[in-house]
Amino acid sequence: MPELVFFSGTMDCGKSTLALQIEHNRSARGLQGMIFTRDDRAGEGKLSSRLGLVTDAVEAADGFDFYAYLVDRLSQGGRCDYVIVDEAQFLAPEQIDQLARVVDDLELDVFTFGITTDFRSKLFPGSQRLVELADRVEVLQVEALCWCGARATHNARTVGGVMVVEGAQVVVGDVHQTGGEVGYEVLCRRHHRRRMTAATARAATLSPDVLPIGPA
Ligand SMILES: Nc1ncnc2c1ncn2[C@@H]1O[C@H](COP(=O)(O)OP(=O)(O)O)[C@@H](O)[C@H]1O
Ligand SMILES: Cc1cn([C@H]2C[C@H](O)[C@@H](COP(=O)(O)O)O2)c(=O)[nH]c1=O
Repeated sequence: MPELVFFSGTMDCGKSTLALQIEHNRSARGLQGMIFTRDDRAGEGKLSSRLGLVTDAVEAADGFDFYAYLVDRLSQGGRCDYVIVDEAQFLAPEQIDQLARVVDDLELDVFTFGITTDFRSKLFPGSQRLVELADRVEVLQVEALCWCGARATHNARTVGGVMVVEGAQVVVGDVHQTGGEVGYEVLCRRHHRRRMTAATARAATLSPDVLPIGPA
């Protein structure tokens, strides 16, 4: 039975790498997939992994209709054996419904990849719809780690290393940013709640305020 699968996790846990591996293994066996993405850091129409691999993809912008696109392709004699969708958190809920219809009516496997929650630990609308509709939600096995060594479960947005909690839900960016730019850092829940990033934890350790105060 074809399936709608949501591979989810924090930023930087290997989702795009897995998408490229699934594509590689299937195309090596003669299957032909369609790859879609939305707002990848590498630019429009790209699916990229931090391991350096990148492939072309169809950009699924606002209003893009997955079901209509695939019906059109197939009815013109084009081939499609499976579908890969990266950065699925950025899709509208209606687009996730279209992907479910691709599975049910066109009988194609659809593999989606994305982060579940945003920098305020709220569900992205696309991810919420995937959790509601997917046949399977798979949490990636490679653990991204918080600076404290615990499993990272949350995404923090940072400016100059300091966690921010105000701003637009969507701001394309990367982890390990230096300087004053907007960046991201993955944290465990405890440190996300305390807004404690690697930089602020380091600063707190160095601060004289936290040194033990004893008799002179
Ligand atoms: N230089 C490196 N050597 C080995 N693994 C790396 C290196 N750089 C990144 N990675 C791996 O790639 C993962 C990020 O992969 P990527 O597919 O870009 O993540 P995601 O799509 O989930 O944001 C990291 O968690 C790490 O495991
Ligand atoms: C937490 C969070 C992330 N984003 C953006 C930042 C990146 O461009 C992508 C995630 O990509 P990755 O391949 O999983 O690293 O999402 C955002 O726009 N808003 C957020 O709150």
